Amino acid sequence: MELQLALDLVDIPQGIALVKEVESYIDIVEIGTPIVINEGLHAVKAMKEAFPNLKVLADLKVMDAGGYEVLKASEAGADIVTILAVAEDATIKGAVEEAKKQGGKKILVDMIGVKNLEQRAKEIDALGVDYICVHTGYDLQAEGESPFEALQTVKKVVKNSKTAVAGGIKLSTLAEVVKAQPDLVIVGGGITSQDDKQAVASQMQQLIKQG
Ligand SMILES: O=C(CO)[C@H](O)[C@H](O)COP(=O)(O)O
Repeated sequence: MELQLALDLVDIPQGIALVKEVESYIDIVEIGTPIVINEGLHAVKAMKEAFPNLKVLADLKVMDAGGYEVLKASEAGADIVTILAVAEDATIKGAVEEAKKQGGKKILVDMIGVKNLEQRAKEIDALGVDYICVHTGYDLQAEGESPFEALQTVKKVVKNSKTAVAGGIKLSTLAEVVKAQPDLVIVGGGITSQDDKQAVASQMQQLIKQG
């Protein structure tokens, strides 16, 4: 099980400063969608240059032109690129093909907004993606939703891809997440909004390693 730090509401220097605090406790650093919108793929490049030993995920949430977007993110240094599960299968297949061409880049499919989770997870699992991620976005977190039940649903049907989970995960809820045995746990505010980020990230890493 791996831990991914999601950076969303920071700029590039703030992001780099934040990762410096917790880099020994995380496996992957995510350049979140708001950063990509604000700063472009330069943010991915800057993060990879600053932390060449960390994997960098570009949360592009690609919806079309899968191959092209994966090519551009790979050129910027991304190791993992996100595609939306609600995209056409052709888009997801294009992304997977390009990721392979780029020498072992990975595709994470984000299930955000999918209504028939079980059916779509089965279909996506057959497309050769690396990760299938259940995700409760900010707007549904604000309505009290969490991704824990969705993780169990997806875990039951996914046979090939790794599973990931994101959406409001905190130190206090991590044990419940770990019990469900995802391959990747994605945490944003649960670390970035804490006063002692290092202490929280360290405890999270411990729980994940024990799991
Ligand atoms: O992709 C995202 C929002 O669309 C976030 O990066 C993801 O939800 C993790 O952040 P948090 O733990 O704060 O919910």
